[in-house]
Amino acid sequence: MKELTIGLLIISDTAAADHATDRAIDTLTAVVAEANAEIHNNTYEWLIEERRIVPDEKDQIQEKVKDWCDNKRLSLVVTTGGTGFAKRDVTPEAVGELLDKTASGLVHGMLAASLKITPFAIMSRPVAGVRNETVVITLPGSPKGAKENLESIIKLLPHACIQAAGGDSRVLHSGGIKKLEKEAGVAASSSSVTAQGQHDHHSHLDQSGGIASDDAAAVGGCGHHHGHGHHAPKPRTQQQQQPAGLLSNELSGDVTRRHRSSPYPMITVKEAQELIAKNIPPPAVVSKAVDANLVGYILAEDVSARESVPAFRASIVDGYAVVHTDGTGVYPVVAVSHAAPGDIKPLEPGQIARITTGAPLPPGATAVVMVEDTSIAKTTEDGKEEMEVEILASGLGEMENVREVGSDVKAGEFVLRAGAELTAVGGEVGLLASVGTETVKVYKKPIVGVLSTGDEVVEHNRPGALSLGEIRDSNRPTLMAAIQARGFEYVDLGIAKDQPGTLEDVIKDALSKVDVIITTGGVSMGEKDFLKPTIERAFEGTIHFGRVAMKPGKPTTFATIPVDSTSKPIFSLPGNPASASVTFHLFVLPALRQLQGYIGNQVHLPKALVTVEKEIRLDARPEYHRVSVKIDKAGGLVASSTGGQRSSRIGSMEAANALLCLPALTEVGDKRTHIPRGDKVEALLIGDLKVDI
Ligand SMILES: Nc1nc2c(c(=O)[nH]1)N[C@H]1C(S)=C(S)[C@@H](COP(=O)(O)OP(=O)(O)OC[C@H]3O[C@@H](n4cnc5c(N)ncnc54)[C@H](O)[C@@H]3O)O[C@H]1N2
Ligand code: MOO
Ligand SMILES: [Mg+2]
Repeated sequence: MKELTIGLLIISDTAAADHATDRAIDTLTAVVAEANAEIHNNTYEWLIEERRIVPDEKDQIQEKVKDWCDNKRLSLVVTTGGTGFAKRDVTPEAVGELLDKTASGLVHGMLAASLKITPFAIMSRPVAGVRNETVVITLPGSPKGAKENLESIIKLLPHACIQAAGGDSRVLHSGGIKKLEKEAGVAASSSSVTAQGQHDHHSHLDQSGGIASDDAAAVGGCGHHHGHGHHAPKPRTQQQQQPAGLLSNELSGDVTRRHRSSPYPMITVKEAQELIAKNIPPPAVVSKAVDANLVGYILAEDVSARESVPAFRASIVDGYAVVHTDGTGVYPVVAVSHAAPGDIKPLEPGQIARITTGAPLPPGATAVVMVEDTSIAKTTEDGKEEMEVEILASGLGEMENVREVGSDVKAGEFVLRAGAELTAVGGEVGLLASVGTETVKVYKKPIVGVLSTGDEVVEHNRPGALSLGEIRDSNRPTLMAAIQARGFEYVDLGIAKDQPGTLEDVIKDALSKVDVIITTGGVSMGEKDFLKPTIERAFEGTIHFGRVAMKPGKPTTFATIPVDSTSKPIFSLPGNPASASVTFHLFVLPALRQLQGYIGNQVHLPKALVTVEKEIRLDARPEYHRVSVKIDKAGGLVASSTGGQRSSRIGSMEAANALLCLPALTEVGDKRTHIPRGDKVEALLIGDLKVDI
């Protein structure tokens, strides 16, 4: 959460003479508090740091404004008063001289808002601008006018302040603009991307007198956080504007208005993975019983032993407990200690006790002799019980064949540390069980919603033949299988039609049920590819990336949607089945593992160097070639291609247990077009290794 600091400067001869007459401070403090209450994405908060009252004296006004901008470096200076035509009204002159940049958009906005309420607003002479890294605005003196003016622009000011301070207001922007547009009552389209994938930054008043969202864009910087235009902005015509409340051109479905080049920068796989790691919310912690269901969780606390193991001195062998200094000879068997709870009689020197493996040592005994190192000397009359046994072993050490109390684990000692993986091997569960741990705190495994999109997509088991253009849904079953096999719970979100409203409803419902959403389809350049605009506009989500330099998987999109005080990740994978599956392993799985409590490089699947069985052609993009890797007879790893690698061919994932990480043609310095047979290449292991039979 960023703090945006405010200085309130009340400029009034009357209030300066008698502070009790001032009402502006309270009024504006309330406006700021209200603005804070409406901040929805937790990214910033206003904080009033300075409140001062000065008379209408240029020097005094300038002294405060300079101090707050130059020394205190506040985000925003708000003055009230002195903006009229009276002789003593000098605020615009005092402040105007200090500004490095003027902000006519803010002035227009404030005037437009006031003019809607009173024609007398024309008598106000506000100035606004930036000094150093501080935004300065001048409000009228009347508390009512000041309130109306500040309210009309306060939601736009964070963008201005952050930008003025040299920061990046994209986070605010991506979430905020839609809201601002709604509130300003202007066409949602007017701040959106133009047909050229660009944003217009023209400052103007809209016809209703409200602040056109172009002003919002002008204040907040480019319209999308990812915006990076290559074309000169084109001014929009009046006809292109839509009435308030309509969907933006991106969602309108007008094919003529879709992007003709992707507005998303093409980033590398590594950059994409880093952006995911950075934007995944922190994992939640839950309490779980120690049992078989603990497998796959990561411990969220250090666990110490409640008890020692063993909890008593125990024999390591079946034989006779002795006093080790007694030496060889025949001794009476005075007691029996079985591995069972109960009292045991103490042992005196010159006596022995029969004992089994794991049974407690009688008090006084100092070693155990294996039954193999003894012979029977005397039995009871019926021959059924031992009376005397000869100890044949000599030179016994103290505590020989005895496990001391706590020699495996001492009470109070850490048995597992936070971050430990509770593996399928079961060792960690066993360790926790051995020291009496009943429950442990672990990181919650995320629940994953899986949605297919596309008018052409039908359930895979829909009876009957396909109609022209239909395709069976293979992405959802593939992803749900992979999610479940990796130990996560999934929620089947079904198939959504290519309609913005439908997508919105389904995603809204999903956000209440799952921690992560995966969608497939609808993320490329088609006129029905509505996912990205829906995420941004309907959910105020932030698209962290929308294109990755890789094959398959180029249009892979990762976004987060603000939900309550946190955010939920949404992965919009390409519709092509091989693309969806490959990008799941490269991007989604690491995110799920991070949410599950893995950290750093642990979130990624392991890589190994494998030998390619046949030469492989390189592509213009870095390619993730599906292969089947076997451990050969010599223990080496050998990769064979799964065949045709077209993104639509889900068969390329059949029997694939690794993705060869092939460089792009352009990355290969020596102009090779192929990886020759026998070369070693790095491969991401997505499944169990196979053995050569
Ligand atoms: N002009 C351009 N066209 C395309 C580009 C591009 O850069 N410029 N990128 C291509 C690449 S690369 C890919 S990958 C695809 C991705 O497209 P989308 O994510 O928008 O997906 P759709 O268009 O909805 O579908 C693509 C393909 O996949 C089939 N599909 C969709 N869902 C499923 C499913 N659940 N099960 C099985 N098959 C599915 C769909 O019918 C299409 O055939 O865009 C290229 N175009
Ligand atoms: O990138 Mo797409 O996933 O090639 O087919
Ligand atoms: Mg498409």
